[in-house]
Amino acid sequence: MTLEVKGLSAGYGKVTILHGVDLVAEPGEITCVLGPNGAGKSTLMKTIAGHLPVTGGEMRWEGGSVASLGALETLRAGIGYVAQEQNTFAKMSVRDNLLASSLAFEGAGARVEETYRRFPILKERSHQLASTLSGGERQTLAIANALLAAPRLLILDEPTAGLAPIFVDQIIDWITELARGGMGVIWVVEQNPEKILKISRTTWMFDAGRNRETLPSRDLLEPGRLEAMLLAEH
Ligand SMILES: Nc1ncnc2c1ncn2[C@@H]1O[C@H](COP(=O)(O)OP(=O)(O)OP(=O)(O)O)[C@@H](O)[C@H]1O
Repeated sequence: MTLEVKGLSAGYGKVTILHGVDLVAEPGEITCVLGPNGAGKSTLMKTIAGHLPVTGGEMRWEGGSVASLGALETLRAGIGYVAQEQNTFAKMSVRDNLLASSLAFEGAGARVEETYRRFPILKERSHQLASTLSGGERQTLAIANALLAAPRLLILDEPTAGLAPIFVDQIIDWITELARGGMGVIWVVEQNPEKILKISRTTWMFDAGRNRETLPSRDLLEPGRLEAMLLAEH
């Protein structure tokens, strides 16, 4: 259940954004991705999730190549993805979102009820359109949608950006529990870095389309270290 990326290149059309990215994500661990705006963090997440084609290098998951898989095949292979934006079916109700996310996966229908048990707020909002949810409710729904496919690796692109602390803490608790159960997590972090670094083992410092440094997350919790790292990138 390890993801291994070697010399990965990808981008948009003829524009290359990722230039030879190397990284490893381990099962049961939360890995943070930090870096300045435009560093290519979202592009990397989209590429791992099969939403953008790999143009060079290799990407192996659970021992096999996933470099040429599209988005649905990647999801079926056990890699879930919560995009930064437009991550729910906006014109559908909460319940229909959860049902639609279950459709392609055998036995996933029963998990809708489990999702409601875990997040009563989604049950309360069951008939409300996703587009009318608050930011925290929408992110909760987006993560729930991704988890209905029972991923063994979950990619989160800034899931707590702009959320009230109560939702941030709920999402952190939820993801921590899932990681303890063996799920790997790759978490792009912009806001609340300290909270997320605390529950993560490894951090990738991303810059200019490359994984500039891989370091233990606890090192970044030393006073001033995170600020120095981020400043050094500009
Ligand atoms: N759809 C697109 N078409 C062309 N270029 C794009 C597209 N999306 C992003 N880019 C470019 O790719 C580069 C990396 O963007 P990306 O969103 O991956 O960075 P990021 O590290 O996630 O930034 P942020 O922290 O602001 O979300 C930027 O120069 C951006 O302008």
